[in-house]
Amino acid sequence: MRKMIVAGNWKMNTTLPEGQKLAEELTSLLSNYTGEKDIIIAPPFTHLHAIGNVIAKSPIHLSAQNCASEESGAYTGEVAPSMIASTGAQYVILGHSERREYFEESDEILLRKTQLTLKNKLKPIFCIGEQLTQRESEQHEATVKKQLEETVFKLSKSDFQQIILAYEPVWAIGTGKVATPEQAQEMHAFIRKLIRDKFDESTAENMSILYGGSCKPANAAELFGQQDVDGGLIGGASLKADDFYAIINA
Ligand SMILES: O=C(CO)COP(=O)(O)O
Repeated sequence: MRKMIVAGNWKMNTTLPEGQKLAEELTSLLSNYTGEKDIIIAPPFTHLHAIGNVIAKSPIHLSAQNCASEESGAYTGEVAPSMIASTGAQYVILGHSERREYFEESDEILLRKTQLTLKNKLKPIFCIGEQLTQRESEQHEATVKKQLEETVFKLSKSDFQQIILAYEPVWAIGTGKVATPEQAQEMHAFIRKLIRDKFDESTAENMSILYGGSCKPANAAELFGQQDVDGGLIGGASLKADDFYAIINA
């Protein structure tokens, strides 16, 4: 059975004290959590170690938002997967549309980061999704297919089975314009079919595919209720403990 997962991508928000406070609030809300969903938060790099301590006895797991494409050495300002792993984090978000767009991360770089992440026993949360113009010109399926083929479909089956996928239509990120549950379901089912065709039935059935883009307490239950939607990657609403908690319980 595949896992339901709710992951909070804090992006470039919160100072360290603010982040610690948010993690404390969340830990306290989740003190009696008995739900089935895996819960992940992805604070900025600078907060990972300290927040790891805050959530140590909670059901919350820790993720980074990015990593370097090299193991170590003269790469000023970069953070290696081994460093992330040493903070106690277990996941790394890769391929987010903001990284692809603003930092020009190519599929080639993303595949490299994915492989290094896996080598360091971290799980990639790998993002894919089309832009508005691509959806309007009916290229959304072709776009997502190509993103998969150029990156994680090049992994071995056993490596691919370690990842989590997140479908994030770029037009829904931070815009308040959420995909309808039908649009999300259609794309998630399409992605699962591609996995089935590339690998096999059980790999497809066991893959958690998260939805991301303007997911809020008000729309989470309906999105998560779709057959092929296995939880969410939450941006803005993960910065408020109450909202994130409500999404976890959706
Ligand atoms: O990009 C996202 C998560 O990675 C989604 O962001 P919002 O939830 O703010 O739209």
